Amino acid sequence: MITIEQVSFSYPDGTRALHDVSLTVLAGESTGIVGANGAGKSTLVNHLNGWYLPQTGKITINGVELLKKNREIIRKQAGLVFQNPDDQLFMSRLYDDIIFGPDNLGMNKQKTAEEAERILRDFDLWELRDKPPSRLSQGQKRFAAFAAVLMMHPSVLVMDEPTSDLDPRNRKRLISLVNALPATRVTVSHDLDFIRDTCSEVCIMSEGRIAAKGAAKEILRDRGLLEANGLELPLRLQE
Ligand SMILES: Nc1ncnc2c1ncn2[C@@H]1O[C@H](COP(=O)(O)OP(=O)(O)OP(=O)(O)O)[C@@H](O)[C@H]1O
Repeated sequence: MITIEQVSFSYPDGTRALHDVSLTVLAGESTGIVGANGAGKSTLVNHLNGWYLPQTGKITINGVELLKKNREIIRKQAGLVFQNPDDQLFMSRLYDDIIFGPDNLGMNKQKTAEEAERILRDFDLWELRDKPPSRLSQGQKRFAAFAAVLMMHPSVLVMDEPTSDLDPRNRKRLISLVNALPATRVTVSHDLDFIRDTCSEVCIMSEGRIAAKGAAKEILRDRGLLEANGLELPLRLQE
């Protein structure tokens, strides 16, 4: 379970990206965060694995408060798939990026190798395992970043724009994969059809604030509310 209570955040250049944001995501629930460019979505979710710490307010993940001293505990529970996969893949060989997390935690090498092979095959990346991540296509990088996070079995999975660069077949594959995960999920996306297919709750952000939150099936069919926040109905509801 995730609780965000009255969190505000400004960047060093003075940009106030979050104003008094409060949100609760119950265990096992999947929440989509939507909003126009610059609304503060990435800034908010980049807090959830301790990448940023709240400047005011409080965040807890499974009861552990997000404080500098708890960062490592939080990172074992909450996996963040960044908006830009290049922020996440840093080894010279894809396979080493995939096993980096479990190896770092001293997990059983044989088990890690078996799981790495299964996950890489799931994402059609097995044949590419010896390539440097920098030489993968954008869609392959996105799947690689996703695979690296799944290797850690996070109980909380945070995804920032997971469908960017994916072709329709891989987008569908991601929907099935995500829906089969037992994790509590928070997904940022401009792809409202993806949010509709994978989230039960939705929160709309606007100018660093929460503008609305509620059941996905209600929020995502409210044309007036979406348009007031720079969004459109999901494509499948536009016909
Ligand atoms: N490193 C940074 N330094 C200064 N300002 C930043 C930084 N990163 C983001 N911002 C600003 O913070 C605000 C929120 O940005 P954020 O990336 O969280 O928005 P977003 O909703 O994720 O947008 P998008 O949909 O375009 O990805 C914006 O005004 C942005 O210009």
